[in-house]
Amino acid sequence: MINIIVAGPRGKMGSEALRLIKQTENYHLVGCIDRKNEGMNVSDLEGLPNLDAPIFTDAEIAFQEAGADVLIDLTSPEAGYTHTRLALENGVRPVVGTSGFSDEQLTDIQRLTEQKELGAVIAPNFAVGAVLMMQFAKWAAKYFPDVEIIEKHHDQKLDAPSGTAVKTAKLIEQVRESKKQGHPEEKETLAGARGADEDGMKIHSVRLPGLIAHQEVIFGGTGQGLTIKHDSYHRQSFMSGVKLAVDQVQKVNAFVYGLENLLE
Ligand SMILES: NC(=O)C1=CN([C@@H]2O[C@H](COP(=O)(O)OP(=O)(O)OC[C@H]3O[C@@H](n4cnc5c(N)ncnc54)[C@H](OP(=O)(O)O)[C@@H]3O)[C@@H](O)[C@H]2O)C=CC1
Ligand SMILES: O=C(O)C1=N[C@H](C(=O)O)C[C@H](O)C1
Repeated sequence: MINIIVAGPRGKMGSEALRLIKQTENYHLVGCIDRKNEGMNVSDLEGLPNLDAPIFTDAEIAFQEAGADVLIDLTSPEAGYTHTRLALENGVRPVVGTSGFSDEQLTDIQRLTEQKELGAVIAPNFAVGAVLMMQFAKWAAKYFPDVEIIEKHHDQKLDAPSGTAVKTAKLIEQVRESKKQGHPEEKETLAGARGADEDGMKIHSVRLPGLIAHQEVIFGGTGQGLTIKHDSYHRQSFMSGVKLAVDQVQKVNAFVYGLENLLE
């Protein structure tokens, strides 16, 4: 049995994670971290799966009292960072889907994971198709160093660029020589027209109602182009990855950044 605490249970992803827990035989929800509904039970909340687990607004008390093995965090960058640190401090292994952490925060979590000799998984994208899209993009960048990333998400998303776009750029940087793309003298007549800059690569973030999570990695070469594209049409697309991470975080004593490190 894996005892799980979920942070962000009322959210779009958190509620999907509760459904995953309910339908998985050896998963047991022992609590939720929410910023509302102190003292209530998950089963009291409308629209959520009928699971019997207390809600805590104080994350530290949740980790001390709930008896969790694993934290699934699907909140905001600020809350996710605090929850992840508190989990590790209290011997709970974090599985984090929350995006928007800085490099310094990731390094700090890695250091704490190693110091505590625990496992921790931070995955910018839990959808297997998105993981493959990132790996294919890394491969293609060896041959096509001119690349732009367009990520498209629903308009409730807090962070831009997306965690997936940042991870994609970092993977590409591992194989692509640093290069400033476009005309050396190009000028934006409207600020932001060329998008965000990561090592000379451009990242463009689209936010529109109706979208879920989509990314295109566009490569241009002499007389040819290559586009690698992934779409999540439903948040269920992320759940097999969440399950893999929950199962594996129990077995590793290491900091894992990216689901590709857990796929066979
Ligand atoms: N790795 C992956 O595959 C995926 C990652 N994500 C990431 O997961 C995160 C959540 O996404 P999503 O579910 O769409 O977002 P939602 O806004 O739907 O849900 C976030 C939840 O977190 C809660 N929350 C925010 N701050 C706190 C806090 N301080 N303490 C406790 N709870 C808090 C919110 O509460 P309230 O309702 O009160 O605001 C809300 O219920 C984002 O960072 C997103 O980028 C999303 C999809 C896939
Ligand atoms: O906020 C979202 O929805 C998503 N966030 C993650 C990200 O920032 O990449 C993963 C996925 O794109 C959905």
